[in-house]
Amino acid sequence: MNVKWLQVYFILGSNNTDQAPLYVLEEALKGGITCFQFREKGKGALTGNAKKQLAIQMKGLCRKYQVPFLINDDVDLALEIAADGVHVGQDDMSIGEVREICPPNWIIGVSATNKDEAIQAKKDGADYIGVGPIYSTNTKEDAKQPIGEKGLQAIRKEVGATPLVAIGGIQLADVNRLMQAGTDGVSVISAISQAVDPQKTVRKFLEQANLHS
Ligand SMILES: Cc1ncc(COP(=O)(O)OP(=O)(O)O)c(N)n1
Ligand SMILES: Cc1nc(C(=O)O)sc1CCOP(=O)(O)O
Ligand SMILES: [Mg+2]
Repeated sequence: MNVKWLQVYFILGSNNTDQAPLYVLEEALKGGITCFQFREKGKGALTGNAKKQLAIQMKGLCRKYQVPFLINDDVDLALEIAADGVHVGQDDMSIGEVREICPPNWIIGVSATNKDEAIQAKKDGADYIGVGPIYSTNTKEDAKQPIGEKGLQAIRKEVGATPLVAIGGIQLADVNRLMQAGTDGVSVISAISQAVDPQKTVRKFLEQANLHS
């Protein structure tokens, strides 16, 4: 995969915003997000056909702006609607199982909170590793203890050049420090989905991440 896709990696579900999710996504795409993940999870999340229809529309928007479209957890849905890949966590389908059933060019991201998980994800052939939570977050109900920039640095040391994206409680002011700590980009929900102007906010995130490219 192109490591630049991780620079500003936006994640959104319908319950992460008070605005229309498709509006928020298109604003974020106009602002220049480099990757997108549909994560429909938690209180009030859509299910069944409503979830599928939203995913199809989001994929259409991502195609329009030529941005990779990934789905969180739901490998069946990702296969059904021909997404560009999936993100799976430690409690989800394993990367080996995903590889067995997915197209060869799929992007597969795996979560890691510590060095052991990151080393295993690298061994298993993850295209990128989502490292977090870096800071505390209100967005994920079952988030683990934050690992901070030190935790990120330690993981970077272990995995060499494997693409990494930092996640969890990330705000604009954190981007520079996180890039210095060794991440290839930042993965963000609320700082973009709840921004008054998501497009402008993404531009600022991109500006910060780009300082390191
Ligand atoms: C880029 C990225 N990194 C980490 C995660 C978290 O995945 P997971 O641990 O499976 O938790 P849920 O998102 O499924 O609640 C992610 N989604 N994306
Ligand atoms: C989806 C997710 N995964 C995390 C992890 O640590 O693996 S933290 C998180 C939530 C990120 O949302 P926000 O940018 O609003 O904090
Ligand atoms: Mg998961």
